[in-house]
Amino acid sequence: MHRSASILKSVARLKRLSFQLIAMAEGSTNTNSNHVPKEETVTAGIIIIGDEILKGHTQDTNSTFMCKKLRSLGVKVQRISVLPDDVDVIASEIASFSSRFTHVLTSGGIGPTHDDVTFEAVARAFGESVFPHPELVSLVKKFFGKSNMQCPEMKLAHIPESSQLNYGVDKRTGSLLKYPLINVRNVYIFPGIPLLMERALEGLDHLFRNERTQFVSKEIFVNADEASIASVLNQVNGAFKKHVSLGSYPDWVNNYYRVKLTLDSDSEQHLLQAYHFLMEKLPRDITVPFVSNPVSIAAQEVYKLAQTRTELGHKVSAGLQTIEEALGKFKLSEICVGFNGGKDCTALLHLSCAAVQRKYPGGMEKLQALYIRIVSPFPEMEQFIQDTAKRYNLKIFTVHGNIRQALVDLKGQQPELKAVLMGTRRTDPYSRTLTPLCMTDPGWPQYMRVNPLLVGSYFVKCLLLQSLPFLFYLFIYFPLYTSLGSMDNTLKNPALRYVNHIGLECYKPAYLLENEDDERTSR
Ligand SMILES: Cc1cc2nc3c(=O)[nH]c(=O)nc-3n(C[C@H](O)[C@H](O)[C@H](O)COP(=O)(O)OP(=O)(O)OC[C@H]3O[C@@H](n4cnc5c(N)ncnc54)[C@H](O)[C@@H]3O)c2cc1C
Ligand SMILES: NC(=O)C1=CN([C@@H]2O[C@H](COP(=O)(O)OP(=O)(O)OC[C@H]3O[C@@H](n4cnc5c(N)ncnc54)[C@H](O)[C@@H]3O)[C@@H](O)[C@H]2O)C=CC1
Ligand SMILES: [Co+2]
Ligand SMILES: [K+]
Ligand SMILES: [Mg+2]
Repeated sequence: MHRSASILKSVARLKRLSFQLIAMAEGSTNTNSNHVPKEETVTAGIIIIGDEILKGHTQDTNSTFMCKKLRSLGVKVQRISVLPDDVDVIASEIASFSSRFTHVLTSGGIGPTHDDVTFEAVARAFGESVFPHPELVSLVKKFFGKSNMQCPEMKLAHIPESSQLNYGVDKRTGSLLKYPLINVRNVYIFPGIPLLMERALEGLDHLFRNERTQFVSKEIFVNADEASIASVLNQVNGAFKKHVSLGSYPDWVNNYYRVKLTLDSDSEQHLLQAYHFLMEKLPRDITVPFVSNPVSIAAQEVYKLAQTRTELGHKVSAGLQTIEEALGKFKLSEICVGFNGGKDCTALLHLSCAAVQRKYPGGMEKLQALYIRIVSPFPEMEQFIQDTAKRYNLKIFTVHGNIRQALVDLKGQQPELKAVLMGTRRTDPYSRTLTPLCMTDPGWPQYMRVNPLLVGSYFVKCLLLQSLPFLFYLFIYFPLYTSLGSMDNTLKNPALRYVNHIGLECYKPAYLLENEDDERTSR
């Protein structure tokens, strides 16, 4: 069969698979009891305070965090307001928000300097004054060692008269947080420092949790212009807007899809109805399989793929068996994934993550990775390695220099390591005689090399990559490179060049390379 035809066929299969998986419930889903009539909706308004945000010096990340968190708690955020450090402006917005929304969350302006005026503004909004709260006075004494009531630190202890103090729980340790979150009526006054704000909101999420509402979402990715699907979207919106909100978000730099459609509801039943209606109306061949957070469902997805009676299924299954064999022979602390950010080892990482999730459920065990840092790596590639390490919660060992010397150093630094999972393929240089599990060659530091992808041909990994859509980050920066070396020896691959629908020069994702022989033409 012709390669691209077979890829398309398998993509269609994957599509069907992924759509069952895309249904990302934000929280558990209760089909019957979770539909709340509008008047019972629990709402929130967010007030972001700080000159630095209006000047563009600081990017507001706090409202994004708050919105996500509140939504997961069943709270509907209806407004975000960004204000300067001005007492009157803040006071009037607080008074207005407080009467319109169930909860008001403010961020910033509670530090010791002249521009921190939030407590004063909240007091003014409710016709109160600030006073030195004894409990906070003693906390300030304890933390800063200052008891002079005029010292800057003591400003933190001056809060509105009707303030309440809420001590959250540190979710990582289970102990109470040392500094309280202050609220006045329905206004919760958070610090601006993202770390402090996030910790306080996480630790006090019970203050906001609305058990009656669970929001559910679905995403659909489309490879077509927005305009060409506008009439379909109108129909869906017309039929379902009462219960389901439909969004359409074009992305001009993504090489993989052009529009992300979102469906959101507080009723899973309505969400599914709208979803099926939409899928029926959309032309079949324009939707793209895409999962936003593939890591959390790696095991489920990969093992499902392994069970399909396709060439891809058989190869994934064989790869998993090799990984499982290694996991049987070695402790997790003795194994690492050789990871240089390339597509092969990223596909391998995903398979390994699936096998580890399966063998060690609960997500407490960290998968280890080895990154041998060559001379002049691509900065974007290093960024990708960091992002991936975070995404997969990896413990990464970085060693420098040429591979053989780096492995010698590794022996000294991490004596417990015994095996390295590698993304090597049969067609790689010097790899024709490799077996799935084989020791390094004589003269090399002794490690068990585990090669789960030997069996895979190029297109197998391409398909795996298609089930790893976040990798398109990689393809956005490296669409041109199908084979990665350092900046000095890797060039654009002309076989992938094209001019896109708005006239920009683009490079197709590497997985679309038609001819496997072209793979190394860029080196
Ligand atoms: C752990 C290990 C053991 C090796 N043992 C031998 C040996 O016994 N005999 C021998 O001749 N050669 C050995 N090599 C070298 C290997 O055969 C390749 O020459 C080298 O990996 C580059 O291969 P490639 O050009 O095909 O690149 P790739 O296709 O990028 O490399 C194949 C796989 O090697 C791993 N890898 C490659 N580069 C890195 C890196 N910078 N950091 C972390 N992992 C990386 C990845 O898992 C990757 O998928 C070893 C390499 C490694 C990483
Ligand atoms: N230990 C604790 O829990 C608490 C400590 N404090 C103290 O208060 C001071 C900080 O008070 P803040 O109200 O945080 O002061 P602030 O308003 O001056 O903000 C502090 C920092 O957070 C950034 N920031 C503000 N809003 C942001 C947003 N929306 N998104 C991303 N970043 C944002 C700012 O740019 C600034 O760098 C510190 O001195 C701290 O020690 C205050 C309250 C609690
Ligand atoms: Co053919
Ligand atoms: K400040
Ligand atoms: Mg400030």
